[in-house]
Amino acid sequence: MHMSNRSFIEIRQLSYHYREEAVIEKLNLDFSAGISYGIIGESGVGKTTLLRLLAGFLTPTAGQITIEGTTRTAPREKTGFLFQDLGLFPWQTAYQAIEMPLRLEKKTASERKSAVTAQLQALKIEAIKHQYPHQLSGGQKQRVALARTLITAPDLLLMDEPTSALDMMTKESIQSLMLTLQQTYQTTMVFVTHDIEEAVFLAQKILLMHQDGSIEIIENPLVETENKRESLAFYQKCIEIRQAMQRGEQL
Ligand SMILES: Nc1ncnc2c1ncn2[C@@H]1O[C@H](COP(=O)(O)OP(=O)(O)OP(=O)(O)O)[C@@H](O)[C@H]1O
Repeated sequence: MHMSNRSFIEIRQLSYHYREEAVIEKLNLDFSAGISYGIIGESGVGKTTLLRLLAGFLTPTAGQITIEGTTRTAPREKTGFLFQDLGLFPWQTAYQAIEMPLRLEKKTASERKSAVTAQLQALKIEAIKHQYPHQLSGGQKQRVALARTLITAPDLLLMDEPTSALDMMTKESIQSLMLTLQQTYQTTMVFVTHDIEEAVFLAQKILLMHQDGSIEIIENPLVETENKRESLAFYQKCIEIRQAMQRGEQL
């Protein structure tokens, strides 16, 4: 077997049915290591279902998902999750939440301390380390949850609408942070979003999911652009103008 020829994630003949409703039918898809993928598509097409299958939270009705050569039957240790319900416990401070995965891994006190300190710095949340979730803003909670996910250095990061609950400014800062993290650590990232701009900003490949569960892969031409936001604003304007013209409006 030539491991080097394999994709990081291979989806083969994957089907998923909720009772009689077929959401995904015989899907074949490959994900390469170190690339970020943004899944977009209309409501109800099965984006979250696909993400939950990748996470190992759902078992395929048929077919398989292979990650690093191992066919998955359960969640995988090196996969990090950031799902909408951030899963922060009300009784844990930011510091305790970020430290928790290291306790589970039986790291020593000094290993935990240096790793948590570095993570607090990387996500710029040192100032709030002793606060509880109810004392934090949405963006701060998102950072804490992200820090807790990243502390185990996942090689695959799955996120379901990571910024949908955030206001514009916080959204942009979290998106920039994610882009930096992805570029620094080359983490394979798969996220679902309703926000096309977010997909274009964060994803190198955009996976457009259709009603029949099939997926179209769109390469992001903006990936190497330096001033991404500026060029996005330009593209956004073009789209708005085209839509206005289609509606027959005066410009
Ligand atoms: N637990 C469930 N039991 C039964 N049907 C479900 C369940 N979860 C989702 N579905 C159905 O499966 C289909 C796909 O749902 P899914 O949440 O994956 O779509 P989505 O593309 O993520 O939607 P949205 O963009 O609205 O979040 C929908 O028709 C939904 O009603």
